[in-house]
Amino acid sequence: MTPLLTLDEVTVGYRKPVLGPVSLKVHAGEVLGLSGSNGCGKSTLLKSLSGESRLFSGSLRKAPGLQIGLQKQHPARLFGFPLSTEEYLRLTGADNTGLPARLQSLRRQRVDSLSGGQFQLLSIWACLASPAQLVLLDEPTNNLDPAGVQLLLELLVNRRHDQAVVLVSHEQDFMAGVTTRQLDVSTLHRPEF
Ligand SMILES: Nc1ncnc2c1ncn2[C@@H]1O[C@H](COP(=O)(O)OP(=O)(O)OP(=O)(O)O)[C@@H](O)[C@H]1O
Repeated sequence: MTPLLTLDEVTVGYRKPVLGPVSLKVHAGEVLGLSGSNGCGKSTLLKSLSGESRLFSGSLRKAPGLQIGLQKQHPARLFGFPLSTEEYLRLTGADNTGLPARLQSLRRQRVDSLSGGQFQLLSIWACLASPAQLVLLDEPTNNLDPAGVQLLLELLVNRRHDQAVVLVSHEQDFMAGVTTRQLDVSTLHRPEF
């Protein structure tokens, strides 16, 4: 099977390299969990997949036409903008068949009036139900109550098999429950200056 993503000896960072060289392949159907200590570069590696951090060397190849859904660690919301949850989902291209009851009940509510946890679930659902073949989730359990974490776990376990997920999390039980593979980013090489 052709990988959705192939990282070959990449070094990534911002003004300076933070991490690398890293080689990695991501295939449809898998959930790759990035773990490791604070500041080891999990989010930076995740951001390199969406082009938000800088590639210093190596190559990052994407399958032709690859669409990426991204849920950030601190997602931005437009406050004061009269956008309903239903409209937000429509804009993201999400297929709302099977929309969880917790989100169904929020369909008419404005996005800027949702709680942090409600918005977190909404943005993750929008990624998973979108046409994206690759979904990147940075700390997806943030703000979620136990029922929300359980729902997220079920969504990931019952994911589409044409889709791959790469996620960052510190929650070991959650990681064990949803990932098909884990990478401890703390063990990867960090460039020295
Ligand atoms: N926008 C940025 N510009 C410059 N340096 C950054 C930027 N974001 C992160 N860094 C640095 O890159 C390094 C890795 O940060 P990163 O956020 O990838 O770590 P992490 O493993 O995701 O950490 P955490 O578990 O605390 O979220 C850190 O030294 C951090 O200070």
